[in-house]
Amino acid sequence: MIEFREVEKRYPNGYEALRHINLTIDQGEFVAIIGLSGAGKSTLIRTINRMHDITQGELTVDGTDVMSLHGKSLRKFRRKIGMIFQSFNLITRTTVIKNVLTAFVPDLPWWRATLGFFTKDEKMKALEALDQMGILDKAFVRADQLSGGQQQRVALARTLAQDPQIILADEPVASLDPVTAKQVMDDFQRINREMHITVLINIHHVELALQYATRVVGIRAGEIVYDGPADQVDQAVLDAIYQGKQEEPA
Ligand SMILES: Nc1ncnc2c1ncn2[C@@H]1O[C@H](COP(=O)(O)OP(=O)(O)OP(=O)(O)O)[C@@H](O)[C@H]1O
Repeated sequence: MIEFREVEKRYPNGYEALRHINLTIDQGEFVAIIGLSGAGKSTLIRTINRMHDITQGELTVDGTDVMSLHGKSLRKFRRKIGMIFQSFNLITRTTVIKNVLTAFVPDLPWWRATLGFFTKDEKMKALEALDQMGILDKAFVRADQLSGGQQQRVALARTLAQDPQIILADEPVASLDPVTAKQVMDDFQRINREMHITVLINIHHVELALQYATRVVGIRAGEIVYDGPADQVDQAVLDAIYQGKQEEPA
């Protein structure tokens, strides 16, 4: 369970990106975070794995106070949380399987990480993750030879290889065409339903958010202005979130 209590995030330049955030997300939920550009969506999800530090309030994941973690305990905590980015963040000049194997690097002794030496178990797990994402046949292809949708699947496979409880996704389909975007959203839905992994997605595309998420959190100027079921989001709710300035989907 992820719990925000009166969380505030003020950047070092004094800008208050999040205010009075109170939010509880149970294990296995599929939550879309929507709002105008600059509303604070990325900041919100990045506080969960401590890519950003909160500056007030309390944030816990399964009872652990995220701000109390440092060094080894923070690295261990981050193993439970996968992160997916708009730009896939793959090592493009190497093979798909090597990309997935990087999921194990944080746990390796330095010499194995340096030599790129992986055990049979690790290789099997990486191949299994690729199989789960339906791209096992691409294991030995260079990542930059894949389409955008396939690259996002490799990123998902890399995340699955680390056995996450939570996946945070920051605009995961913004670089994809509409058909591929839906396929990748299907992947998120399958992962969420079959593996009971909590999925939190920042997404500009409202239609996709409402179609795939079970819960929607609407952010406006750093504050939550809607938190409820996706099927109860109507035009009035969208006007409140977007201040009547709804953006065209990317
Ligand atoms: N490092 C930083 N220092 C100061 N202000 C920042 C920093 N990072 C983000 N901000 C500001 O915080 C606000 C929220 O940014 P954030 O990236 O969380 O918004 P967002 O809703 O994810 O936007 P987008 O949809 O465009 O990605 C913005 O006004 C942004 O300019």
